[in-house]
Amino acid sequence: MARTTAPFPTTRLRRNRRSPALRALVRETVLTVDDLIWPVFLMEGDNDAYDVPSMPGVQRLTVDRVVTAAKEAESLGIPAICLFPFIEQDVKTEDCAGAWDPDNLSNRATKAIKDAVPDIAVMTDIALDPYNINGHDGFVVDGEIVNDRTVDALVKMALAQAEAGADILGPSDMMDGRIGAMRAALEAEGHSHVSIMSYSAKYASAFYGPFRDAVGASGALKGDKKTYQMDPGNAEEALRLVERDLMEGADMVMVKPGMPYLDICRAVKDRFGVPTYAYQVSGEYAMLQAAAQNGWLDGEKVMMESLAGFKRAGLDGILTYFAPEAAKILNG
Ligand SMILES: NCc1[nH]cc(CCC(=O)O)c1CC(=O)O
Repeated sequence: MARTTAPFPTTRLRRNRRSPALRALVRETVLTVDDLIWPVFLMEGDNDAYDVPSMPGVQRLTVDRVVTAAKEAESLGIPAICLFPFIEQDVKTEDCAGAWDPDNLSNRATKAIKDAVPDIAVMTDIALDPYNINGHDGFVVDGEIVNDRTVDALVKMALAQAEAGADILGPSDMMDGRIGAMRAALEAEGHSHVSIMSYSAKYASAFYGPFRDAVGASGALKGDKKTYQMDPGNAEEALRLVERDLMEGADMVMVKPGMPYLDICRAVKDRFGVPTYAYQVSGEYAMLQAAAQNGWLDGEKVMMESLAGFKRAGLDGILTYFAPEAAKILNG
């Protein structure tokens, strides 16, 4: 693109910033409710909710309450809701069998939402960590997180979620080969219409701390996830992972976390031009909320500015715990 900026004072770039009307005319990117995916936490029980202490404003919800939340999301125009189950420590196992149980909490919530609010898209999470006594996304054998056996289990999990009615499957496990294995199984089992949004470039990040509290994985996790999640120093590798997942059948790709990795978001979108999303993760949410609660930042303004940043970076959408609050503001 040729840049034609004449010297001062012929060009005064402030001219276009002079009024709200002029700023609106020249704005390059805008956030809309269509860009929002709302992650929610599930728990067992009836008509109950539990405040997640490290995520002010976020609650774990029982299935009936999540149906109400989905109705609210739909009425706000939010296109998708993403489910994460909280599993009690004493029902976690080493074989993670709960993960592919057709009647597990996540699958029951998917069915209930699709029955009551069929038009909202339901996204699910594929990884073993909520069910794993070791807190890892894969099976642990002799201290190692094994890949191929984990992929077999993730495929079973994917099929159970597709059967329950999930619209978008979100593999967040970072095992190798899982997208191709899931895509083949979905095709073979009559779920060819189900989308996969791969957590392709998922970094081994300290920003996931509050999420692990929310799903009850903090106490369970032994060690860290560095042998499968990405090293924060790497960018080229992110592009290789995205390319690999697209070749294996991912319909959409994700970068995670969001704000510290906007360079990766931009690079992925520029290189591949496919539907690309970021996850503004629990720690990003927690730090903005904590500063707002202390009166150190204007919570509403930093929320909207942080979300606008994802659009400017080229993204098609954002998974954010702010979704309902942001939607209310966007809807005026
Ligand atoms: N597979 C688990 C998973 N899926 C989404 C998140 C993090 C989301 C957040 O922090 O908001 C994590 C945590 C992790 O990898 O430990």
